[in-house]
Amino acid sequence: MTLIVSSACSAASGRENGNEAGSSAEAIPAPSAAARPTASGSFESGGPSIHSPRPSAEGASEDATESPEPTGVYADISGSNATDPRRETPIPAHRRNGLPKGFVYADEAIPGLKLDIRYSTDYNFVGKPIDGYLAPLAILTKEAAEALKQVNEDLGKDGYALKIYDAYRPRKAVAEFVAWAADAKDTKMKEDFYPDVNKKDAFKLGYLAHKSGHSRGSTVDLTIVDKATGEDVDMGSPYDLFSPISSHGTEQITKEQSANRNRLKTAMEKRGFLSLNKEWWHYTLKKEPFPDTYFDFDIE
Ligand SMILES: C[C@@H](N)C(=O)N[C@H](C)C(=O)O
Ligand SMILES: [Zn+2]
Repeated sequence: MTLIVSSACSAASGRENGNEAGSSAEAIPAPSAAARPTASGSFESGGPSIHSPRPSAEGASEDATESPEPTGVYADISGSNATDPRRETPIPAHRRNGLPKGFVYADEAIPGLKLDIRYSTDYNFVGKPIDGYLAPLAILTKEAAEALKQVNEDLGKDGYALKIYDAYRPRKAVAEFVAWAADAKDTKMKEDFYPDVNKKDAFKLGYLAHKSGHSRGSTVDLTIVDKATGEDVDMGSPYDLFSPISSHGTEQITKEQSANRNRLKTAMEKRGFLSLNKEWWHYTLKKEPFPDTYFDFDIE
C-alpha cells in the first residue's frame, strides 16, 4: 500500500489542478470533433445503491498529521451483497467490492447521470485502457458526488444532463500517463488528441498533471448532454483534445459553443467547483475532503 501526500503546487488552490482560469487562447486551427467508437462503458444512471465491503484500502498517507488517512474501514455498507431494494435488478458482482471510506459510485449517487469512461476503453489519448480502470465506472468523494447531484438537478431543469468522462483516477494511471509522454515513438492517438502538441510537453503545458487532482477523488472531467436527444452539447472541441482551443476564453470557437461551455462552468461554480483554464471539461470541488491525499485503489 502506497500513497503520496501533496504539498502546495498551484496558485488558487495551492494544489496542482486548482483553478487556473485566466490564461488566453493561442491561435490554432479548430480540429474537427473526433469520431469515436461507442464506448463500451457508456450508460445512464438509475439512482442510488449500496455496496458491501472489501478487505483493505490501497490509499494510505505518508503524513497522517496532514491528511485524512484511509483507515481500512469502508463506507456506505448498508447491505451485504445482495439486492438493493431500491433497484429492480441485483447490483452486478463487479460492483460489490465496496469503496474506501468517503467514496461513492457517481452513477449511484446521481440519478440520470451518464458515463463515458474513456480511460477504461481504447479511445483515449494513450489508445488503450489505462492502469487501474478495471471497470467503466466513475468514483467520487461523497462531497463531490453530492455537489454534482445538485449540478445535475440544476441543469435538468433546462433539459440537460451531465456526462462524466473521468472522475477519481488512481495514481498508477497517472504513472502510465507519465510513461506515455516519455515514449516519443508512440504517436498512435496523436491525430485525435494532440495534433498540435509534442506529447513530451503535455505536462509542461498543463494538459496533464504529475499529481492529478483526480487522484484526490473530488475532480471530474465532464460535459453536458441534451436530455431530449441524448446528444452531446457542442463544446467546440472534443474531450481531452490537448490544444489551446480547449481553453476557457478561446476565440477559436463560436458564440454558441462558448455559451455551452459557460453553461457548464456557471452550473459547476454555483455548486462549489473550480474550473481549469486549459480544459473546459475539468473541475475540482473547492472544499474537497482529501486535499492532500492521492489515492491508488483500482476502479472496479
Ligand atoms: C488528462 C485530462 N483529462 C486531465 O484530467 N488533465 C489534468 C490536468 C490532470 O491530469 O489532472
Ligand atoms: Zn481532468
